[in-house]
Amino acid sequence: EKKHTHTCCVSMCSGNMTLTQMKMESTLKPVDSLVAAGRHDELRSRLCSRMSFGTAGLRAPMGAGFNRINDLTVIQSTQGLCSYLFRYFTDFSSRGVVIGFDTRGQEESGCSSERLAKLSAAVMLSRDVPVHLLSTFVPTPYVPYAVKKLGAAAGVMITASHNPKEDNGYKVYWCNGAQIASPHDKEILRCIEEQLEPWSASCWDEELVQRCSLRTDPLSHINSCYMDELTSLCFHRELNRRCPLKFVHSSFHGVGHVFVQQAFQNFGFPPPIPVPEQKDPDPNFSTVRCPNPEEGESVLELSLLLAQREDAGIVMATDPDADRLAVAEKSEGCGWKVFSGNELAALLGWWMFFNWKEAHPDPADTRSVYMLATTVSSKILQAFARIEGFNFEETLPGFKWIGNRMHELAKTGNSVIFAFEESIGFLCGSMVPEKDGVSSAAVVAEMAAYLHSKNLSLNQQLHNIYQTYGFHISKTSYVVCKDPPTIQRIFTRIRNFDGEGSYPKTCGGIRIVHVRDVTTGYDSSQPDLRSVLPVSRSSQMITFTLQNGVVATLRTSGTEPKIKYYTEFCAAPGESEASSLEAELQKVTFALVDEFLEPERNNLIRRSV
Ligand SMILES: O=P([O-])(O)O[C@H]1O[C@H](COP(=O)(O)O)[C@@H](O)[C@H](O)[C@H]1O
Ligand SMILES: [Mg+2]
Repeated sequence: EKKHTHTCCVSMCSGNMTLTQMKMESTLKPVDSLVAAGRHDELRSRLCSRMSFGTAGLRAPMGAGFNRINDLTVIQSTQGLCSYLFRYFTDFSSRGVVIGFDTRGQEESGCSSERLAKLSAAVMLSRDVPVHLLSTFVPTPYVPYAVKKLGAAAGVMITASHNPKEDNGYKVYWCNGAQIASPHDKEILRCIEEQLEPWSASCWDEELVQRCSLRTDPLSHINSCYMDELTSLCFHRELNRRCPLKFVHSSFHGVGHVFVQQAFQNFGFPPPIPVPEQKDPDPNFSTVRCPNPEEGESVLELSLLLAQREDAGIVMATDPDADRLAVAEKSEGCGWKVFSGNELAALLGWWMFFNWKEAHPDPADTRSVYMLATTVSSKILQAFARIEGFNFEETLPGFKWIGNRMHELAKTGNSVIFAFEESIGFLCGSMVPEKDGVSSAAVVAEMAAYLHSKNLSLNQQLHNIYQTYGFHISKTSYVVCKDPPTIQRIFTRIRNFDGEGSYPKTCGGIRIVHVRDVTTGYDSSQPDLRSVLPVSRSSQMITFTLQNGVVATLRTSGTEPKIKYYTEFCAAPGESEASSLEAELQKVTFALVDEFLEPERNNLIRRSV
């Protein structure tokens, strides 16, 4: 534990009141009370490790501790980032950085995304680095978009997206607009640890951004460029204008409202009907059980009720930082069909290829076209690619992998026309190498309008897609586990299930034919037994391929204390009935959780529906 006691802590204990100590008064108090109460486990979890870059940046509860998001850890992170960028870019002091923030805030700790963004800006400005600080909350994809547009060296977005209201986060974008991946993430962490003491009083000066001439506000420029460029994804404006469909949109108390309204108008639609209770920022996310639209019907209640009252056929919800999108459609009978991320991706993948093909009828052109998805997402795009002749690739979970791969592909003259994650993260086109809920909302609206003009619903078209490319039935869910040693024990047991070093041989009585363990780099299906995807030691991920064709993955979340599971059954075109696949998949999914995670024995909390 001594190892982690860094300089700030030492200076705090030295008896002289340092600036850090004065500034950290609010976080010292909770630590003192934990000491007084003898809460050693809590102290250990807060003080004895630092946050690291997970699936989507640094993410943790706001509050006291080096393993938490607070003024000090954000200043330290920005110092580390700043030093790394100075080392990496000779022209860093002219390129500068972009900084954006969402609408989060916490009264007890005085922590808000806006304040943390201003402190990050202050750190950069204190070293004479130009800062493009977006002056109001923005959708996350605006930061990487601005990084590329302005030629900045990097970008920072202060957001915890869909996490509980107690959390906040720090996403870092590289000059190519993709979130940082290895080795930048590890190098930045090393730089953070090298200089933990805040550089100067300026780093604590939230007001510096008002006074410093090196600070600019690119908001209106970036917004108008983004909205102009968005029209490159609009293929049927006239049809949109005449569309009789009505749309409801929820911003989930986050940033999305004005941006989605504008995007719809750019596509020729009237603005969608907003859910009034959820359209303005609310850091308490007062009307939702959990601010994640991925949770489906249970969190879309207000949107569905409003749609019912307004007779709107389609409901859309952007997550609080508007980089992801949920969609529901009124069913022909009664009730609503809430699309899973995989289902929506089947529709969007079809739609993007359909429009691309209209503009590029020469089959030879298809060879340089790519679609990407993460490995825990549906393989439906692979089925498309096989039949239509374009390319499909998969990456590790997290859009940072997709974004960086897009950049590589662009360098060799290829273009990615669609990419997605099962967790309702979609990117249509390649305006920005990040998932984007705002552009996806406008594209889904246009697809729905087009299908409507052909007397088809989204759901009917999904069925058509399955008929052509094969049924792809999938399930995605999770259990909550806040105890890292339990998670470790669970995965160690799986790795030694049938004796030392031997993975399970069956799941639900069905033979497991292949195992891929990305954490260790093992893949029994490869001739050299090595996983093609990069080894990812900092998280757990094991995939089983079963004899009946089901592929099942268990993995730890990199943004929340969860173990996630993903299962899919892919049938060949024309093969089998959807209902029999569904039953088989259900059986395997139950067994996967019960046999390998043992929820009761390990006190795992099952997802509440
Ligand atoms: O919790 P994990 O690691 O599974 O990560 C989850 O959230 C990430 C970040 O999403 P956002 O940027 O909206 O926070 C997604 O990339 C990932 O697919 C999803 O599973
Ligand atoms: Mg998000």
